[in-house]
Amino acid sequence: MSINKVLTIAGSDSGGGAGIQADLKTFQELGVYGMSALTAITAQNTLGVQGVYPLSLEAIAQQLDSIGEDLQPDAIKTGMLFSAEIIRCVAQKVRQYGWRKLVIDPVMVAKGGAALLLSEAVESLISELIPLAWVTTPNIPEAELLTGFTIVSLSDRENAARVIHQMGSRYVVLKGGHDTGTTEAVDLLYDGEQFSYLTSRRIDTLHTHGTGCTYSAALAAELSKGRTVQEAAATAKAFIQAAIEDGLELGGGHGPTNHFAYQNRMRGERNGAY
Ligand SMILES: Nc1ncnc2c1ncn2[C@@H]1O[C@H](COP(=O)(O)OP(=O)(O)O)[C@@H](O)[C@H]1O
Ligand SMILES: Cc1ncc(COP(=O)(O)OP(=O)(O)O)c(N)n1
Repeated sequence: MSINKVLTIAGSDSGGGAGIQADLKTFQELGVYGMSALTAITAQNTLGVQGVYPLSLEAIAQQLDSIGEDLQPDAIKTGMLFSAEIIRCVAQKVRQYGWRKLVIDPVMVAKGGAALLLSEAVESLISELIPLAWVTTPNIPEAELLTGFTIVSLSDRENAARVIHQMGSRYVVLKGGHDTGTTEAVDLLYDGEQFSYLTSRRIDTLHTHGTGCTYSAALAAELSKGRTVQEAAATAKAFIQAAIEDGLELGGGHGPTNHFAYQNRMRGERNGAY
């Protein structure tokens, strides 16, 4: 049996809604073989982030070597990278192993406000990793930090996507989850020439913890199957829409999304048994 393999290089969320836990659940649901290289451990739940413990560069490099020397991934995604040193280490391994289908989710701040990337590391993201990206998937605040723009209008978003493309990312998906006050959640996809828009009904809910991780994991899973970026972005959008709409309502704060929902719907079991 042949199966597509996807690697997540990201942090652990003990609460299971974001980070590698969200990534691996998404990979499984989309029928690909998931692998992980941990960059940091967070003590985290729906109320926030209580602790951040980055791993040593040696531990991170060794995990990447273990995978690179045996289980070549068909696509890779990065999530929480925390420091400039970790970004440099990951970029060096991406180059060493010739990993091309690289999705960069430039995770910076958790929804509760905790820093998941040191502010001085943003420059390394721009100079070391984004030039290696197949797709970069910032949310609006991340795009503002990467570009230095204030993003208000759609044309601000288009300009920011152009700048991130010029940094070296072949494609840019600028996600619209943070564009509150609208009835739609609009993601913008830029391929260096044209803009396209993926639009869905905005769901009024507190339970959006891990949406960005889940979205970028679904994108990487679909790219590993040989889908185009446009096709992969459409599936990722449908996956996250279902996951938010059929929320699990766990915890006392920003709860996780429902990683079962997309496949439940495919089987015609909307809101069915988990
Ligand atoms: N309330 C919502 N309703 C519908 N879609 C949403 C909502 N919030 C986020 N999304 C979608 O979830 C994905 C992640 O977006 P976003 O929340 O901007 O990322 P992040 O989690 O990195 O902050 C995007 O596809 C976005 O359109
Ligand atoms: C370990 C870890 N990685 C990433 C995030 C951020 O996840 P994201 O999908 O951006 O969702 P929010 O946390 O912003 O809801 C995280 N929290 N933890």
